[in-house]
Amino acid sequence: MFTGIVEELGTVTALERRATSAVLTVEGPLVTTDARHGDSIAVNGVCLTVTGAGQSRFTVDVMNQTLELTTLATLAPGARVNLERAMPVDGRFGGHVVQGHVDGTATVVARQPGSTGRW
Ligand SMILES: Cc1nc2c(=O)[nH]c(=O)nc-2n(C[C@H](O)[C@H](O)[C@H](O)CO)c1C
Repeated sequence: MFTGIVEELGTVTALERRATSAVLTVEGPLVTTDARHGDSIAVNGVCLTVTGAGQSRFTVDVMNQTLELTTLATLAPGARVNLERAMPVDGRFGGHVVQGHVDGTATVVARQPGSTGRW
């Protein structure tokens, strides 16, 4: 479970395609400080399971269904991604309840600068 509050901007270091999945490696110094195999990290809002972590990087296996329902397949080395660790049970609910189970993708049709910068 996540809150939707991004903790840091990570950098994709590799996306290796396999027959029915892909192995994604991301550099994220903050989210890897306590990351272990089996932990959940949201990458661009997509809940993924850490398969390995160390030296400020973590790796996840991205299944075909996830590749089809999200924009993760478009990532390339150097791409910046939003990262968030799963919410700790004793953590403050600063955002919303976010599962990280993405339903699908949409296309941005317009983007205008806001006048106040508030939300
Ligand atoms: C916990 C978790 N881990 C993974 C994972 O390691 N690899 C993967 O491909 N998918 C995982 N998922 C499911 C995805 O979050 C889900 O497929 C996408 O959000 C699209 O609905 C989940 C929920």
